[in-house]
Amino acid sequence: MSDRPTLDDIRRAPKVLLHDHLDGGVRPATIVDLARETGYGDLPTMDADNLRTWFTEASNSGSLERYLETFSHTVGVMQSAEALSRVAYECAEDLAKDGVVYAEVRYAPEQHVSAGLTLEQVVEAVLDGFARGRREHGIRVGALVTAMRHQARSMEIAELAVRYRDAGVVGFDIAGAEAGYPPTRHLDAFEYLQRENAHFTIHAGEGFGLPSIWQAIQWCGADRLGHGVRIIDDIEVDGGTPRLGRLADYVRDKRIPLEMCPTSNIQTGAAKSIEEHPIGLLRRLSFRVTVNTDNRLMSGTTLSEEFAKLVDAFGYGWDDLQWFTVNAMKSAFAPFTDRLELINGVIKPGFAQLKWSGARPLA
Ligand SMILES: O=c1[nH]cnc2c1ncn2[C@@H]1O[C@H](CO)[C@@H](O)[C@H]1O
Ligand SMILES: [Zn+2]
Repeated sequence: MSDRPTLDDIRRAPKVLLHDHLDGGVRPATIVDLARETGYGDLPTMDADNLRTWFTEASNSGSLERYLETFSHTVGVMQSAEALSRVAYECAEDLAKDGVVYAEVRYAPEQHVSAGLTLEQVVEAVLDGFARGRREHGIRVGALVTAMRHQARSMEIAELAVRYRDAGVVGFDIAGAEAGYPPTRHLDAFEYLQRENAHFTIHAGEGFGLPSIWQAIQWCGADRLGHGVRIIDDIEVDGGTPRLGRLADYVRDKRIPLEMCPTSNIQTGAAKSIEEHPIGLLRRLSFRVTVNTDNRLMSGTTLSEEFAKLVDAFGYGWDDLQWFTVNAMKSAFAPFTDRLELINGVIKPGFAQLKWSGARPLA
């Protein structure tokens, strides 16, 4: 059996993606097209290839705040229903071509109303694009609506999540600069969602450390953590057996899913390199780790490429990749029966086939 998956093999594996930003994965050619159509004049270049390079280079600053600056260009061209539907459809298509079978894709509706759309029109346009993606490519994409943590619209966005929960919005999130904007700033929104039995994840432990993770879980009641890499600060690794502090213990005991995004973390300075990324230790300690892309455009990546980098850095084999994938499916906000159906009917058989098709005859 071949136990060193290649990038090509990984592309064929049925994968699950929980943390991917719609405005962080727009095709460069589409950004140029939309800029022309809408008269958006601020792009650094109108050449799609150069634009692709510009985004990845501009995102390598080592600071989350600087990393977030490039989003003004993608958000800038996503201000009409047509543009939003197109970007959502292309996102579903690109993920399907990468072998993703289930995805949760997030974006902040409040950032797409500057040309006059209502929040509802924004949500409906994106759902239309995802629905077309499912019809044409079979991929299931649920939307997560994000509130920007430095703004004050989280309650409205939480209400939007509840209003559209049966139409394809599977949950809620907060994103944006983390330092100075703790999760508790939006406590009313999280308490409302809990009363409504709704699901949410919180970007925490990326640009700021343990207090942010602690608030996200113990004050706000997050179902999952966006990134959560800094939970490593509560694990002592000097010498022999790693020692977990109370928060790290809690996260592991409660099986709180960590939506890890290795390449993005290196760009924002949350991790030094893939080899030193906390995912290696957290996987060994059996935290509920999942692997994600965050922003495919800014990070110049795909889910398969994130996995391939981890294979190179940590020597992971098919069993590890399947473990990450099943973790992700278990942690999804889709209904339990859908999750089971995908794990037993799609993921396990798909990985089994790949494991065995790599089998070589004994010499
Ligand atoms: O890694 C991240 N950390 C925090 N915020 C982010 C990250 N990636 C993207 N966004 C923010 O989320 C908004 C909605 O999708 C984006 O516009 C960006 O500002
Ligand atoms: Zn993110």
